[in-house]
Amino acid sequence: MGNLNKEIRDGDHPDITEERLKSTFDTHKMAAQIYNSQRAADRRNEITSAVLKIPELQDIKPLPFLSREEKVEEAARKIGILSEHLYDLVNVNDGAELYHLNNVVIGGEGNPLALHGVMFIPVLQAQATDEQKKKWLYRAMKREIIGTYAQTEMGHGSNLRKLETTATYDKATEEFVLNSPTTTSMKWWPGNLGKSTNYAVVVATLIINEKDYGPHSFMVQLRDENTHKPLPNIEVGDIGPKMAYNATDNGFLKLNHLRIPRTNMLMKHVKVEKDGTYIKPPHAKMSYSAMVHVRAHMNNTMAYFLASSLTIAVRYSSIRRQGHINPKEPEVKVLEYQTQQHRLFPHIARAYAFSFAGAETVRLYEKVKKDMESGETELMADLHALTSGLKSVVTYLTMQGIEQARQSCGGHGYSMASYISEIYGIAIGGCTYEGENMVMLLQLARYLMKAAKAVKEGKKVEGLVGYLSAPDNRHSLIDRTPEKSYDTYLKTFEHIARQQIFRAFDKLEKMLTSGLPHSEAWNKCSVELTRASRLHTRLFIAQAFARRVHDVVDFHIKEALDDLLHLHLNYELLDVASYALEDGHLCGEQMNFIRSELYRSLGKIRPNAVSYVDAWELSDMELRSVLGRRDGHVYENLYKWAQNSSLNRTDVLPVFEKYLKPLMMSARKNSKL
Ligand SMILES: CCCCCCCCCCCCCCCCCC(=O)SCCNC(=O)CCNC(=O)[C@H](O)C(C)(C)COP(=O)(O)OP(=O)(O)OC[C@H]1O[C@@H](n2cnc3c(N)ncnc32)[C@H](O)[C@@H]1OP(=O)(O)O
Ligand SMILES: Cc1cc2nc3c(=O)[nH]c(=O)nc-3n(C[C@H](O)[C@H](O)[C@H](O)COP(=O)(O)OP(=O)(O)OC[C@H]3O[C@@H](n4cnc5c(N)ncnc54)[C@H](O)[C@@H]3O)c2cc1C
Repeated sequence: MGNLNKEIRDGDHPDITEERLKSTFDTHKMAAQIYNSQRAADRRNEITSAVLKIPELQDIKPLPFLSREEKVEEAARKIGILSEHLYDLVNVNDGAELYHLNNVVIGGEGNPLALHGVMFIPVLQAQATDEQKKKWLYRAMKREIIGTYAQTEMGHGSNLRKLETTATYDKATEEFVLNSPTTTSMKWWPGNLGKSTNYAVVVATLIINEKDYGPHSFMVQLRDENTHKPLPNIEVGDIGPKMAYNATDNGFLKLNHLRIPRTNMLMKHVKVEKDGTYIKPPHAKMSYSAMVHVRAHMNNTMAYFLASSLTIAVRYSSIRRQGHINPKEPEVKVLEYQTQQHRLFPHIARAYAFSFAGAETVRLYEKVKKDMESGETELMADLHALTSGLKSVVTYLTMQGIEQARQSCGGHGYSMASYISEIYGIAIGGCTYEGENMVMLLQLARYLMKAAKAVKEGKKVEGLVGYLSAPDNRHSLIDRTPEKSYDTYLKTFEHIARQQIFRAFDKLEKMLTSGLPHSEAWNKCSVELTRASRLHTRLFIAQAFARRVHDVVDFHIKEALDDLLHLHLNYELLDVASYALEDGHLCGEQMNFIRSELYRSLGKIRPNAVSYVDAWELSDMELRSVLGRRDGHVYENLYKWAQNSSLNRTDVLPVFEKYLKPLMMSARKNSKL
């Protein structure tokens, strides 16, 4: 039998090889769990190997040394080369393969086609009529045109009902007149809008006969297809540098009474007829489909960002030696410290949990998408509730995990050589885009409050909120039953979420009966409401993790995932335990038990730590991190990496003659006086 950890190679740093030799499971089989099939895991590695053979697809130099202009150019250069090789490298109908190819070749900082693939094509697929698809979708898929999704404005992003861009129907000419009447009505933020795209789906408030019909989607050509010059009545540009994600030209757009044909409104579900008659869609929020598409996939992208940071931190922690546990022995790997394990391992468990919850979400999303094709909308509310909660909780916890990974690398974590700060910057955009986290938690809260009301009225609720009408134990059975089962933990999470949902509900009801208008009462309860949404979502994540472990057949993989799940349940429960202590559901003795199980789990995970992150099979090319190198040879490569600094091109910088020398000379002169 070969090595279970598939990353072992001759010449690697002995400290990292020592870790890999301890693996109790086959890392490539574990990759099949993470990427949902052995075939998908194989394909990732095949794509990476093929990319490595194409010299023009390699980074010209480490990305942190590029200026913003160079980053934009480098991403565009690679997109051009990729287009030549695309059909040889991936199945272009497989989103996961395309996403992987992007991560390996270009990375997370963006590229000119980012929004084209992530939102422009999906919105056309979901909302364009067959005729419109012929006109734009097929051209978009062949990349004859490049588009984006332009919804957010300088003044409004969260509250779509108040978008100021108007699309006023002119019956006489059968056109819509698109207009940005104020500075704040300018589209502001859409990815690739600034310089790359020549088309956009613009979301504007539809006005017919002076009546406001709310946000609708319109296809707008922004630039000439040959010269790429902005078309008349269109002002478009880049919004400037951002915290990260700077290879992407997030842009602004001002429309000055721009006329577009009536048939440019995306009309698969909703229609404006020639005479201005408005025909409603089967569900009022069908036009929000592009946002739901991204939200449904965000768990997996966040899991990926988190796993990337942890791969870097855990590998580095296995070669970094500092300090002693036993003074008579050599310095230890920092991974031996319990604090380091506590800092990193629970986040490894979360990355797996997000990936498993993500797979379930994408399955539900695919079902709803298919249903919507035939006008069936029953599950849209469930999907919206689920994705709203997950998008908020997962992005927030990912942010925490990446920052812990950075800190766990000490000083070198702060260097761009770790690349963790870039991953952090890219990932935390997710707390804001596709719905600011608080706003989306409050969307889930609406759904939870409806369910709570139904239960209070004696109705039975099912599905995602089924636990609200299920029997509850007054006291948690953790450490109170002979057999150790996850059910006791999951029941405790259920209890906590249920209590908080009803606490928020009761508070809201009390305010409403006291005569407060609904929106005011809602605002006064909103912190409690967001707490309810978080607890409900964290329950779902834990359940999804447990469901996956339950379904795994391979003994060694099941055992390794079981260890991670055990850690996850104890760590997460400690994090929210105050809710269960408050009403005596958990007692101090049980808290001691949970804590000791957590510490035991850390010890159990320790020998497999490097293998758990290796199982994500993230190549050096896609990690772009000196600290996270697969071979563990960090120090000599840190030194090599620093040679790229433009400050090192000469021994003496011009600033010396210009500023530092005069400063020192004058100081010396003064001290002689
Ligand atoms: C493999 C493929 C790879 C893919 C990878 C993808 C990931 C890649 C990531 C890396 C790339 C990064 C790209 C970044 C892209 C960012 C793009 C954007 O931000 S774009 C810009 C993103 N911008 C935002 O996200 C803006 C956020 N804001 C909004 O979405 C809306 O304003 C709102 C939802 C907050 C309110 O809407 P409003 O109309 O005022 O509605 P009310 O509140 O009055 O509620 C009324 C009822 O409607 C219900 N309902 C609502 N929505 C839905 C739905 N979707 N459905 C069903 N129902 C829905 C609601 O529950 C309620 O029901 P009830 O209680 O009455 O029964
Ligand atoms: C990296 C990145 C990429 C983006 N890409 C795109 C894109 O491609 N296309 C596009 O159209 N847009 C894009 N956006 C814009 C993004 O979708 C919005 O910024 C986002 O939806 C948040 O809206 P906002 O900026 O209006 O925030 P605001 O709503 O102004 O948020 C400010 C604060 O107000 C709070 N708040 C607002 N409303 C409420 C409420 N009802 N209840 C309680 N609190 C509230 C929020 O919680 C937050 O704390 C992108 C943004 C980023 C950062």
